[in-house]
Order: sequence, then structure tokens, then C-alpha cells
Amino acid sequence: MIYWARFVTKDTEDQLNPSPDSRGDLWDSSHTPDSEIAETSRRERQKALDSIESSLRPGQDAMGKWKGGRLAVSAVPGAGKSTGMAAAAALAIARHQLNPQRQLIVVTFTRAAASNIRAKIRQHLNNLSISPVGFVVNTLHGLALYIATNHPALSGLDLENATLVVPTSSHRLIRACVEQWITHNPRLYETLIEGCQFDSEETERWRRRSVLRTEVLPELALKVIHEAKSSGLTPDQLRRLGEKIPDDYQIMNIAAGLYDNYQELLQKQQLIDYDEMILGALRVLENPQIRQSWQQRVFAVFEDEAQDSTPLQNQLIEILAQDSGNNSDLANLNLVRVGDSNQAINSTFTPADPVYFRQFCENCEALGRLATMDRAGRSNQIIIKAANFVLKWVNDKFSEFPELPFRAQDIRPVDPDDPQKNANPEPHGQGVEIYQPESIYDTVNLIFKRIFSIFQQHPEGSFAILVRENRQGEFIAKALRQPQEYEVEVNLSDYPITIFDAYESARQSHIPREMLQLLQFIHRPHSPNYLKAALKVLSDRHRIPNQDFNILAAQPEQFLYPGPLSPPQSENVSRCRQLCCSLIKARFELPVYELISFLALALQYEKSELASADKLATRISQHTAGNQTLSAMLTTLDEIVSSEKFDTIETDEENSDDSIFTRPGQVTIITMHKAKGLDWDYVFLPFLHEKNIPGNLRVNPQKRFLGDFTLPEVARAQIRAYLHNYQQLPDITTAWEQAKYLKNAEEYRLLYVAMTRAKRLLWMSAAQLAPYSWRKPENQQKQAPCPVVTALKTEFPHNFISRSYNEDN
Ligand SMILES: Nc1ncnc2c1ncn2[C@@H]1O[C@H](COP(=O)(O)OP(=O)(O)OP(=O)(O)O)[C@@H](O)[C@H]1O
Repeated sequence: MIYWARFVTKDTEDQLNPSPDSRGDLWDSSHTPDSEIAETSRRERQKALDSIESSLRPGQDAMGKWKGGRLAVSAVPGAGKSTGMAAAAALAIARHQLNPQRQLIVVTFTRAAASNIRAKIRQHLNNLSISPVGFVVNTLHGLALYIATNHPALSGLDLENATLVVPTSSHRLIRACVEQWITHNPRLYETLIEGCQFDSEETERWRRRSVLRTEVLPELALKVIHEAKSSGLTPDQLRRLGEKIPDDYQIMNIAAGLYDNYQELLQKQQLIDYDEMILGALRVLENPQIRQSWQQRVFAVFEDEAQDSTPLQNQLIEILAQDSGNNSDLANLNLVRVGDSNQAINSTFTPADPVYFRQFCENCEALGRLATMDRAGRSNQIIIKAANFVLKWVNDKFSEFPELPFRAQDIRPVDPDDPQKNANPEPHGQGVEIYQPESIYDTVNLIFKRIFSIFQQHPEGSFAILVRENRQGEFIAKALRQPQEYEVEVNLSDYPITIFDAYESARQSHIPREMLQLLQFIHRPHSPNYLKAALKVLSDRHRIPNQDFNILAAQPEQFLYPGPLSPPQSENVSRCRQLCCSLIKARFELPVYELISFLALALQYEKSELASADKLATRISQHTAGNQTLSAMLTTLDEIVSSEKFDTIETDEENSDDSIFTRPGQVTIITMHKAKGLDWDYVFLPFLHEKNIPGNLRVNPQKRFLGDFTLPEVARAQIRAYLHNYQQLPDITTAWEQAKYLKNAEEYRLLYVAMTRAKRLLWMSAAQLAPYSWRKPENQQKQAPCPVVTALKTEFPHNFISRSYNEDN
């Protein structure tokens, strides 16, 4: 199907199956058999090998010297993990004369990182005059998919007929498995409706049903299925786990039922999710002959960002890295894993957990095969001090907890004779600067002025503004585009500074979903689910006042067409009704192909959003050519939303390498999560408020009838405890407390990652006034700063900056 191209990329094909011309032709110089030329090229190659080896700093050289077996490298941010791994890969390829029949597999977490490492390895091989055919760089999913699709009968993945889905809680697949569960489990459903405070009033029961159907159960399904599936757990294992935990709601039993339905629907509808790719590859490798042939082909596996992989991904890597003659013996793994558990920032929304990498490090340590690198040349010394302070401060704060958020490890500057040029550079300004502007408007004004003044002195510098959530990035991007409206005194677009808003396109990925939800509603206005989803879209886009939509959605007929005897509607409800009715009317008055443009205008999209909506409309009409009906349009749109990321007008960052984010003379606006692995000369971290960092798990008031916790988080903490072999499985209250701890710990690690991206200046701020929700940035109120900001201010008083300093520098 069309969507697979994104994963089985031409690159993967070419790397694993190079063209006949390149097979076995490892040394480019081999077509110069003349002995003199051969000797010269041998000497040159040796010189190039020596030069790679001598470019490695202590710690990296453990990777460079690796000759086989297991090796763990645990290193601080900026120590040179990725750089060292690329060099070590080139050295291994050269030393062992790897070729298409015996390859080194390098895996990493994102496609951008994979393309970055691939480019570095190719560069080294080029210097060594070696053809780039002895290695493959891929993401774990890309690799798994490649294995699975090469053996469709064994993996069960039939790409000709299957479609990849990336479910969300409003995805039709998740909705369908919830509806099936409700039909087959009336008693458990009733227990949930009654909740912890029984209310016999009928309207309240309708409201609770709506909350359960459209929010609680879909969210539980989404979280638990992914968690269990990518940890290799089956629905029956979840059921058995549930039997060990006393719980009136039987959360784990519900989760198991949802998981069963999900798997059944996935199969019936020939859909595949990301976890299925890994499971498919593992099924292939269960076959002894095929496993052996893969193992013979794989010389070794090198994994970067190893703290981010899940248990099933680890299993896949370990199978591939085994010596084909010694399948049962894990000691024979040819596996280098490089990571930093202090930078684990995916564990609250994926089953990745730093604990697995820590265990690998401990096992390697026992074998004398652990290298640690605590020296890093990226940042100036004051940034290093601040990052070390934060790590210690956070660990002290959590000292009573059984686990600490960070492994206690200070970053140290490199030695003066380090191979890195300009290592630990001189600080710009104070090196670390902490601000407490009055408002978020004041914040962007300060940032833009500071960027402008630095740019005048260093036009070649790289700048980044890192945000915690996409909406903050949107706010900054708008302030850049319309400085007057945001009371910003400097218009950066008047100067030759490039602005790269990395998430413009990601932010626009809401467009197909919003269009789908509105079109589903106008197609079937009497469906409570569709009505509620449409009301939510309209409220998110500020077209109607926010309110509890469950009550309105519970009785669509009464809401949309109130009779003369119906109770009068409030002003707010009546505004919602008018807008909804005008959308329904458009369905009958406009041709189908004009509906998307109409809805885009109704949502008051901006110019670039309108362009993306038009592009979407064109794409749909191409797909539905000849069948201009609303049903056909909905089918195509549904497929787009559930199976691919719609490319908006902007560039698709996934296909680019890291360098587009870090170009000289460019200001990049990007989230803290996506900034991982990258670095810039000047890094700005605005809006550091306690509400976000460390944040808190909140129970939405509409869901409080179930208790003061959320079902998905509780279930997830219980599964995690089971996977990590906790002595006692946590009950609901304990599991909720554990979930809160995990969230806080991860937020602090995210801040640490963000801080350690900076080379010359780290600029941090917490505005006194900030919005509670970034959906409405204009609604500012007093916001407490992130506690780390307060602690840094006390510890580094000279780095707390007054406005006048900023203006003079
Ligand atoms: N041996 C070296 N010689 C010269 N420069 C180096 C060396 N090792 C690392 N660097 C430089 O140090 C910086 C950090 O390196 P790299 O990105 O590989 O670190 P990392 O450990 O992967 O960082 P993080 O974990 O924070 O993503 C880069 O600018 C890189 O070019």
C-alpha cells in the first residue's frame, strides 16, 4: 500500500541489498591491482584509520577498540556518544572487511538521527576509500519492518493488503473496540458508571456514559494496549495480573478485554500498528533456519540512544546480535549499546524505561565491559555547573523515593589536549542567564532583543528556542510574524536571520483530523460521539465557549432542534447550537468538494492552514475521483488520518537530517523532546513554570466520579511494576502515586536534556504572568516558576539578570 514507502525506504533496500556492482567490491582501490598503487593506498588507508582512532577521546576509544562481544557505553550529554559510535562503526567495517554478506547494523531512535549517523559513517568510509556497503543504519522499527516484510508468511505482515495505523483515542479502531467491550460487559460497565459516588439522576448517568465511551475507555485502551504489546504481554497475562491486584473496577480485566477486541479488529481489517512490526520480525526470527541466516549476515549491532528502547526492541536486537553458532548463549552477543539513562524522556508515553539500559550496563560492568564517559566538550563550564547542580538538586528532592530520577553522575569538562576543537567554549554573556520577565509577551520581547544583539556580533551562530509544548512554539512563531501585535520591539524578519519553525508542519497535522471530525458530524449529526468531537474542535478553535459537552452530546436531538416544550437553552448553549446548525446546513447547500474549504473558513484557519486544507481537499478528490459523495470522502479522509502523517505545505522534517535544525545564522523553534541529540550555540528556554515542569498528573473534574486517579495511569504503573518484578504489585492508590513520581522525574530529565543542548549561552526564564492553558495564551495569570529556576537563582545569584543587562548586551 502507499504508506509503506515511509518505512521500507529506498535507503534500507539499498543498504541491505546493494546493487550487483557494489557487492563484494569493498575497497574502492581494488581496481588498481598494480602493487605499487596498492601499497600506496594501503598506507593512505592506514593513515586514515590512525587519524580516526586518534580523533577519539577517552571513552570513545573503548568503542573504537571494540573487537567483539558485549560493550555498554554510558555517557553524559555532549560526551560524544553519536560521534564516537559513527567512528567506531567505520573502524569495525574497515577492520573486519564487512560487506553486503556480513554487515554491521546500526540502530537509533529517530530517522533524523539515523540519517545523521549514516552520513558520518559514510564520510569516514570515504576517507578510508571504502565502499559504503558493509553497514546498515536504521531505526528499530525500520529494521523490524524490513525483516518482517522479507518473510511475509512467517511474520503475518502482508504489505500488499495491509495498512499501517497509528491509533489515537478518537481513532475508529479504538472506538470500535470500546463499543464491543461495552456490549459484552454490561456489569463491569455499570460498575464504572456508578463510580465511587453513586448518583441516580438520569442526566448524570448519560453524562458518565458519554465520558466513559469517548474518553476514559479509549484512553485506557490506547495506553494499556501499547504498553502491554510492546512489552510482549498478552491479554491473558493482563487478566492474570489483574487477579493479583484487588480492585473493584477490575481495571486490568477491562484492559485485557479491550486488548482482545483490538487485536481481533486489527486482524479482521488488515491493519498493522508499530508494535506489530516488531512482533512480526520476532515471529520471523523464531524460525531456526531464518534466524541463523540473519545472524550470519549480521556481524554486530551498534545501538545509539539505548535508554529509549522497549523490552521487545531489546529482544530483537539481542537475537540479531547473537553469534549464529551460539543461539542460547547471551554472552556471545556482538552488541554495543550506547546511551545515557539521565536522558530517558520517553518512558511516560512509551514502554521504554531507563531501567533496561541500566541493567545492561550492570551486566557489562560485571564482565568488565562497561565504559563510562563523564567528560563532555559541548557546553561552557558554567552551563555544565548548572546542569550538574540541577541533577543533584532533583535527586536530593526525591531522596525518600525508592528510585532516583537521575543516575548520580557529574559532567566534567574535557582535558586541554582533547581532539575537539573549541571544546567547552568561552561563555557568551554570563554563560547561563536566568530571567523572570513580567509576562509571556515581555519574554518574547527579551528573547528577540537578545538574539538580535548576539546576531550582530556573531552572525554565524546557531540559535534555538526550546519549548515544552507545541502551542508555546506557535505563540513564539506568531510573535515573530506579527511583532507589533505582541508588543515586540525588534522585528527579526527585517534582518538576515533565518527563522526555522520546526513544528509548523507538525502543528498543522491537526487539519485532517479536525476536518474529519466536522465532516463526520455533518454526515451523522445525531451521533453523540460525532457531535461531542465536533463541539470539542469548535471550542479548541475558539469558535464556541468551552463547557461540559457531555451533557449536550448525550441528547443530540434535544440540543440541535429544541422543541417549544424544551427547557430554554443558556446563551452559551444557544451559540453552540447555531454554529452546529449552520454547518449541517452547508452539507445540503454546497457541493461535496467545497465542504473542506468551507469548514476551514468556519474554523477561521490562518493563511498557511487554509493552504494546507486546500491541499488536503485536492488529495481527497484525487483519491475519490468519480465518486463525489460525502461517504467516499469520509472513507479517504479517515484513511489519511489513521494511517499517515499528512504532509502540510511545509518541509517534512522527518526526512531531513539534523543539520537543518542547527544551521548557522538560524533561529530554530523546536520542542525540548525533539531537541534531544542536537546542540546550538545559544539556547533559549522560556516559560519554565511549575505547572509544566515538573507538572502534575491531573484528574479532569468530569472524570472524578471514578475517583481521584486516572485509569490509564494506574494500569500503566501496575504493568510497569509487574515487568520490573516489584515484590508487591501496587494497588490503585500506590500505583497513582508511582505514576505521579514517574511523570515528575521525567519532566526534570527533559529539562536537563534541554539545558545540555547549549554551547555558549543558556538563557532560561519563567514569566510571572503566563496562561494556565496555552490554548488561550492571552488569558494570563500568576504562575509559579519551575522550582529548578528558583533553586538556580539562589545557587547562581550572579546569573540572575535584570532587564537593563539584557538591553546592554
Ligand atoms: N572526538 C571528538 N572530536 C571532536 N569533536 C567531538 C568529539 N566527540 C564529540 N565531539 C563533538 O561534541 C559534540 C557532542 O557530540 P555528540 O553529539 O556525539 O554527543 P552525545 O554524547 O551523542 O550527546 P547527547 O547525548 O547530548 O546527544 C558534537 O558537536 C561533536 O561534534
